[in-house]
Amino acid sequence: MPDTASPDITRPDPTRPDPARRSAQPSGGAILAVEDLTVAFGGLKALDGVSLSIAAGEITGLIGPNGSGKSTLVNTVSGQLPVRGGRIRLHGGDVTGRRPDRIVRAGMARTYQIPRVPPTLTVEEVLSVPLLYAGRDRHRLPGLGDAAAIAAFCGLGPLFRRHCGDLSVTDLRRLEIARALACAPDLLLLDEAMAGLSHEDSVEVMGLIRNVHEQGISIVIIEHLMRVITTLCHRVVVLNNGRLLAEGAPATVLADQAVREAYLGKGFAS
Ligand SMILES: Nc1ncnc2c1ncn2[C@@H]1O[C@H](COP(=O)(O)OP(=O)(O)OP(=O)(O)O)[C@@H](O)[C@H]1O
Repeated sequence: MPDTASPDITRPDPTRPDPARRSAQPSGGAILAVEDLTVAFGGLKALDGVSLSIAAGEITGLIGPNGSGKSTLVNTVSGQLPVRGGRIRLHGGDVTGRRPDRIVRAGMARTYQIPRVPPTLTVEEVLSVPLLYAGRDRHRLPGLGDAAAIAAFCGLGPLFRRHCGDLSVTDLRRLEIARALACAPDLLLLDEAMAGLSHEDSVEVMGLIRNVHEQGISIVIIEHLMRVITTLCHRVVVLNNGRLLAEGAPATVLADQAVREAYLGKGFAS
């Protein structure tokens, strides 16, 4: 989804520790890997031979300028867009071209930048659907085996029986995460979970994302706000024009000249 807001790449939050230096959960191998992935809309290659891997146990930031291919990557690995070339592996198994529900069953869930929930359904009803149909062991995540527990974990306990049409933007963001948690994922893809939130609300949602990570869930987060990336992420992957531009620790990647030029343009990045 195009977003015309300028990223604050020039202003990483210096008061926050670099999470790459915090003791992260022990990471295993790659939980998700794409190899030479190409996705096209007619003649436009939105992803052009991208190869990258997402480490198990980490929070990975997926960044890049508007139109660089971030949403296309998330939409493709979650089974919503066809692949023109390349491979997608989840837990080492080939999931290229699999249906979205099969990919959820294989352990990957996602949220959407614009939450779409029927306004007349309650929070409880919305969470009941993936609990019934996601096809994963709902008790895989200890203490998050039913709708009430998931709602409480996401700060939606008092709103459990309220209609979604009555929820605030921040609570709808929480509900997106809760709905994905109800799929009991090993890997959660968050598409701009903080978009449109105030600073205070985004800090709260960042706290929720940390709590989700502490449940042992690996996370990929698309985000334009660099303070979110530097605060939360162990590693960052940068796309530009449908290609992999850089990857590594947030502080290193955000200081990279090519990354700064991709965001700010040549002549403004030095
Ligand atoms: N459904 C579509 N039909 C045609 N072109 C598309 C479609 N979706 C994306 N594109 C194009 O593919 C390219 C990558 O878009 P994508 O939305 O993946 O970028 P992005 O990095 O997520 O951008 P943003 O930060 O603005 O959300 C862009 O040139 C975009 O215009």
